[in-house]
Amino acid sequence: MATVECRSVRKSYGEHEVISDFSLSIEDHEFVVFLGPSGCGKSTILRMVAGLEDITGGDLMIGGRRVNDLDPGDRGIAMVFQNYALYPHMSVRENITFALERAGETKDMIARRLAPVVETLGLQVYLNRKPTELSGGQQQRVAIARAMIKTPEVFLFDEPLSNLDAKLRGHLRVEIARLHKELRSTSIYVTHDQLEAMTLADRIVLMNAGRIEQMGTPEEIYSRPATLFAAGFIGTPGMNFFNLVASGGKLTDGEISIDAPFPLSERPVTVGIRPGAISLVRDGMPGAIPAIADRDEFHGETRLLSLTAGRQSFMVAVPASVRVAEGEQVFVSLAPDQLHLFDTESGARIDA
Ligand SMILES: Nc1ncnc2c1ncn2[C@@H]1O[C@H](COP(=O)(O)OP(=O)(O)OP(=O)(O)O)[C@@H](O)[C@H]1O
Repeated sequence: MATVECRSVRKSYGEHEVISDFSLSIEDHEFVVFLGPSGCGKSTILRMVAGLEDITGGDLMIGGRRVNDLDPGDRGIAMVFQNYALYPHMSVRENITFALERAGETKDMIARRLAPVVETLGLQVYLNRKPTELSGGQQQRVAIARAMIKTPEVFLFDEPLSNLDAKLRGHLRVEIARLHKELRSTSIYVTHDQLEAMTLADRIVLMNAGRIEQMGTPEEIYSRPATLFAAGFIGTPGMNFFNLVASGGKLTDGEISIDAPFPLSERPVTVGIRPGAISLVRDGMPGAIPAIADRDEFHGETRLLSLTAGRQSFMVAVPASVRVAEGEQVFVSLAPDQLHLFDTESGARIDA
């Protein structure tokens, strides 16, 4: 059983507290992704779980056992780093088997463990090469093989794909997902790449400034962001935000006005809507908002138009075949069931 539990975990560097009161329970077999901007504390938490950083306060439990003071080697974890951290003078085979050899395992047993790992990661033909004779993606596969061969209870990944080009990143992402399906080890994966988070995670832990901003499945966070921060962080292209005021059943800034989706007391409201939930419509449609086209970006199947309506600027995703000239006036309609409302001051989601 390899659950991981952080109970009010804190971390300070001198006077500077970077993690305050962090609590999280990760279930056996679960794949949890820590997602958040640079400096929000993702790596610090992972490194505390790994035993590479001291814990300033709170309890860290792995498999129900308190591990705050255990050495990394005694925690039943294996970690894959961003920079591979392979031994340059050793062959691929030696890099993968080094930990087992050091633990005094027999040659037979090592060979038996090596074969399936090498096969799963497609490394057969590289076993006698040195890491410098491999591409970045191949080196990262060796690093994953080295972690896998330990058959850990918990896998920790610290931005393992961020040094690779986009194509390789996509490829290895699929491999990591497949590996997890096969091995079902409890996994914690740190990234600032939301696409990795959305595609790999059973559950995303979205972090901001050392705190958990929102936790949930990728679908939950995407379709019901709990805060303005979560709404702005998840989704490419990003969500549009309109700064409006709720008044008399409307949301308005004096120039544009939309129907409030439910009764609201008078107050500043930030309305979020994704670029795909706004459509171009004909003049005269009820609720149509006039806007001026500023720019358009070709994205292959879609085109992303930048528009301005009064004081509000926003993006609309349209099929690539739709052409709008710069400076042209258009009319847009906002899908009423796809509006996300937030309290402008606190950033908290407002529901009916
Ligand atoms: N050894 C250290 N001494 C002092 N401050 C540190 C140390 N390591 C990290 N920090 C600070 O702790 C905070 C969290 O850092 P951390 O590396 O966990 O962020 P991160 O979310 O993983 O960011 P990134 O995606 O850039 O790696 C940052 O403000 C960082 O400056």
